[in-house]
Amino acid sequence: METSNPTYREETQRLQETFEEIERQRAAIGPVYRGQDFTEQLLEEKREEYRRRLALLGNEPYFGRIDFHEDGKAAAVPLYIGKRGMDRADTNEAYVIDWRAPVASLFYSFIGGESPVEYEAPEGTIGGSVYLKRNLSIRDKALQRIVDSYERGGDNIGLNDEFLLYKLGDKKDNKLRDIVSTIQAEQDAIIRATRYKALIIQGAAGSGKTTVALHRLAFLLYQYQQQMKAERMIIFAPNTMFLDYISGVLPELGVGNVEQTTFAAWALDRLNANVRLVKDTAEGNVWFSLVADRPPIDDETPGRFKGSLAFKEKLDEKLRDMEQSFLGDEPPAFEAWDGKILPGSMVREWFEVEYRHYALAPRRERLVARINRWLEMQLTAIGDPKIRKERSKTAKSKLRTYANKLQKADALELYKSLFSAPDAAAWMPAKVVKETHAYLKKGFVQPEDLPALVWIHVALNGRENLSFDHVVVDEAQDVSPLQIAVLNAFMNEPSFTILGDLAQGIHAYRGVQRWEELAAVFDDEHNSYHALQQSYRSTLEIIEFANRILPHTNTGLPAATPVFRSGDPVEIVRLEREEERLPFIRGFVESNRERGMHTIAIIGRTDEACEKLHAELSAGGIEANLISEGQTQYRGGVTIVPVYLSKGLEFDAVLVADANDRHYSSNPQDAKLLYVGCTRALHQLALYAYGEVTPLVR
Ligand SMILES: Nc1ncnc2c1ncn2[C@@H]1O[C@H](COP(=O)(O)OP(=O)(O)OP(=O)(O)O)[C@@H](O)[C@H]1O
Repeated sequence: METSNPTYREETQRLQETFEEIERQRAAIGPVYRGQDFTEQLLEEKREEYRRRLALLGNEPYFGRIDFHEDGKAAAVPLYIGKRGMDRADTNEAYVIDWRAPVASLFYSFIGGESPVEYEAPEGTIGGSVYLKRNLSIRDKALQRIVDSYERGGDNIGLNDEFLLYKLGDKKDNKLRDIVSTIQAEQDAIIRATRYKALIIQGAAGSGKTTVALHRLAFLLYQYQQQMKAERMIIFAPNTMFLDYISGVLPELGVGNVEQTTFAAWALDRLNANVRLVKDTAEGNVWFSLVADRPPIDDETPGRFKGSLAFKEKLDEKLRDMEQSFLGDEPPAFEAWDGKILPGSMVREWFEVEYRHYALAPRRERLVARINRWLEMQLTAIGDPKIRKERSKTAKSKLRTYANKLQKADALELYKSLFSAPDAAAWMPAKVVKETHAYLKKGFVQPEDLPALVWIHVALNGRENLSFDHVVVDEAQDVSPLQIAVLNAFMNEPSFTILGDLAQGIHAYRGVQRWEELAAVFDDEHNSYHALQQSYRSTLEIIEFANRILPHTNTGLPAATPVFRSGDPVEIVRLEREEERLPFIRGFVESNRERGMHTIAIIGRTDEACEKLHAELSAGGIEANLISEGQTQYRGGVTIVPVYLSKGLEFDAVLVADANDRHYSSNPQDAKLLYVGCTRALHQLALYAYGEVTPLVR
């Protein structure tokens, strides 16, 4: 950087002053308190939080500056925007502004021009004019780069993207990163959307959906500090490896304690692991293997039926029936001993009137406890201790029998009974009944049974003190409306970020085909739909290539728009003989390593294909991590991954293996898989095929 440049000198001085201010504040906090005084210990927690904040600021205090002349004020003032905020200790004025603060929204929403601008503050709308928008890159306490994307009166042509392109050109490691310095206006609108909404975001591959959702959590926690707590927020993602991949973003944004899990793990927790989950569903096998004729997907496809709101309505009906008939037409009287009878009408009164506000399972428990209390009272009235003891023994045993005869309020029991009932096929498609019943009989449930089971469990047991302030559902094209309804049952008002891409809907046999299916869970006032078209991950060439596959997915989605970041053309290579494969892959890996690519993936079509490839590469001396279902960590480096598990991840360079017409035929499911595979690449993409190249890219 040109050190004699006045801008550079000005910013270096400001940076120096900032570091000095941080140091002053750090010193003023004083040493760590290690004594026993409780009040001091509480204060120490706050001081520790302050120290952490200053430490974070000390690395990179800010990344942007916007000079804003607020209406009614004398002049424009420079506002420095950082990951965390800091006031000057002597004057209390904002010295670094937290990126989530209202005024910082100007930095993201301003896209140039001399027109007046405004932002929403707690005290109302604030108007004014922008004079300068500047990006600052600080590393190791030094200024690396200054890019002015707007200067009032300047020519400002094409500057807007320069800093973004600089950031996008970076090579990636094994973790997703925060994007606070380059959040785009359309992303910012989602991040700052009001909290009581179910935001449904359809975003092209690489449009930043996952990243935006995580930033939105950080924003909500800042904006609604009094009402929303990280411990009551939860992120659902498709698998544990993906969770590991995204696990760095929230801590970088200073957010801890947000639960990040898969729906299956969470659901099993709710059900107290009372159920065994089948590992591979028959349908899953059909969808990911090389099957020429796949069954059509419709509303009767088992996964889709069992995740539908129509199924939920039926479950509600069955639950109502269960409640109404719980005690039978005539609740039996409880006879403690000869002549000492608790009449059935009393049992009914307690159950139907006194405890009616409880969910069925606790209600049943309360009823039994109440009868027990009644029994104790009768026993206390017996004067002779010997008789009392005898009667107590027999009456308690009778009470146990009485309680055992009451219906069980258990989710799995009820669920099983639905599929074994004689009328099952009258309200469910026959194949749903047959398949589900067969699994249940063997003691298993399928992943698509979990939403229904939790729904029933909540109806029977209530929320059990669990409630969410905000829920993020990633890869939402693969979830069902019932799943969303279940999560909504744990909220007082819907507050969701639901994001996905229908073109990547490779679990369409249990996911949604249209976003309206998920929107139907909420009323109009809580629904809010957003589309992200711009794709940031890949080069122009890769995005244009992937856009050619998109029409084959039959989703009707528009092509993704690239940012203007150009790279090498996408390579499609036809191999004539199998022996050519290893040298070709070796060449791909080595040349990309030489170009500085950190993460390189070879994406195979099936698990078996990847295992074979892995063995072959190992024998040929090429070290690679093989990713399989159930993997908990993504390590980076060279990876071999089946295409269906690559969803959500990204790599500097990608080689799609076996891109021929047998592995990727022209049907929509294969098109979605290939689209997922190709859109994982940031900088380099190649495909190889024996025989005919897949018609999806011809
Ligand atoms: N505004 C931005 N500035 C810089 N990088 C960005 C921006 N938005 C997205 N990215 C980068 O683009 C890549 C894709 O982001 P992300 O994984 O969140 O997208 P996605 O929409 O969830 O993708 P997919 O659906 O393909 O999994 C990431 O490397 C992310 O850092």
